Amino acid sequence: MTTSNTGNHAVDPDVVEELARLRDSIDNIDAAVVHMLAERFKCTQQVGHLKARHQLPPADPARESRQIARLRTLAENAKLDPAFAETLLNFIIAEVIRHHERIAEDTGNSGGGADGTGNVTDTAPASD
Ligand SMILES: O=C(O)C(=O)C[C@]1(C(=O)O)C=C[C@@H](O)C=C1
Repeated sequence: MTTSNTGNHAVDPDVVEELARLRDSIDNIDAAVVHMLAERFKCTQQVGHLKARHQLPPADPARESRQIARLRTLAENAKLDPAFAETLLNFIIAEVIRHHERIAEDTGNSGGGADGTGNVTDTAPASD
């Protein structure tokens, strides 16, 4: 459903047109973000299976630190708030780790410590 949010006054048609043009671009960008995220999750699903097969921990904090440092620099160069970029990446990675943990559970490998890093001693499952 479309709703108009113009209040009670008539809006200049040029403004309506410019708003529509900008919203078209926003819709395209949102679609690209969704498609890129879907591709990223396809990759991370494969990483999750690889890690589960080889008893690797779901999370890799050292890798995450490198990703965050890199993304913050990219964000700064792109004039995007680096703190926002970091929060977004952490949000995505938290979801990936949840998927990895689920895959490990389903594969019969709980993958190490409760924080998913494998830093806590845990008994490795006897898979073979
Ligand atoms: O690179 C990995 O090891 C992954 O599991 C992928 C990924 C990511 O989403 O980028 C997720 C979890 C890890 O802690 C680090 C990175």
